[in-house]
Amino acid sequence: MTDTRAPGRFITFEGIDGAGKSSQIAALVALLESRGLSVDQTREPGGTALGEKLRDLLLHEPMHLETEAMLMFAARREHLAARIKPALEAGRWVVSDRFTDATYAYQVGGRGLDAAKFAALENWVHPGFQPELTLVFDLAPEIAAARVASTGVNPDRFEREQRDFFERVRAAYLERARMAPERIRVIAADRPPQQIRAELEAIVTERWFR
Ligand SMILES: Nc1ncnc2c1ncn2[C@@H]1O[C@H](COP(=O)(O)OP(=O)(O)O)[C@@H](O)[C@H]1O
Ligand SMILES: Cc1cn([C@H]2C[C@H](O)[C@@H](COP(=O)(O)OP(=O)(O)O)O2)c(=O)[nH]c1=O
Repeated sequence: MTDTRAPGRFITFEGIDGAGKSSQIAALVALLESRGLSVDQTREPGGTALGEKLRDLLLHEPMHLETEAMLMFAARREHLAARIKPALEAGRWVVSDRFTDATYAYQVGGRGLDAAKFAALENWVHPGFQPELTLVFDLAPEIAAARVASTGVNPDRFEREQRDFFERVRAAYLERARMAPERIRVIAADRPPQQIRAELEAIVTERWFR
């Protein structure tokens, strides 16, 4: 029998720590669900039982840069196999707080991982597969750091990095966006949440619901 279900869509959120992704993800998921869609909200590193264990190591345990990159992709391999692909194949939408663009931004841009090694891992773990839409929250590191500090939560290994690290991460996200302008939309994250939310709604409506 022919499968008449509409295909699932894969949407990812990116940006430096404190850019304001989390609250906007909740709003976008609510918007999609209000349209009757079934949505799976997830995150990286994480998203599976194994991935969450790897997340704990990645966020708190000092390690070699290449170990860090490979563990990010190991968690991602599991996430794709156990959660993302099955959901998309079942017609569900998947919204993830971070995916491979984060490895490009943080490990290649922020820490100086060899770009060819990154590309080899990307091509191994998900050849020919990318999110359909990626929203990069772009914000000056000093504003993002003030937001993170105001939450009062103990900073993890990444959040303790200095401003120049986040400048490099930000620049790498923007460079990645220039390489894939159809997929990656850069969102000015220095605006009030309501304005950002309205822009995301407009982007999604224009793309899928017109
Ligand atoms: N547009 C915004 N303007 C001002 N503060 C914001 C905005 N978006 C989020 N925040 C605040 O900044 C902090 C970090 O936001 P969060 O959504 O957790 O960022 P991220 O998930 O990107 O790390 C939170 O305290 C949140 O309330
Ligand atoms: C997915 C991914 C995340 N990260 C980092 C970015 C974040 O600092 C951290 C965890 O991401 P995130 O869940 O956004 O952190 P928080 O909820 O504390 O804002 O992992 C990488 O360095 N590379 C990656 O590939």
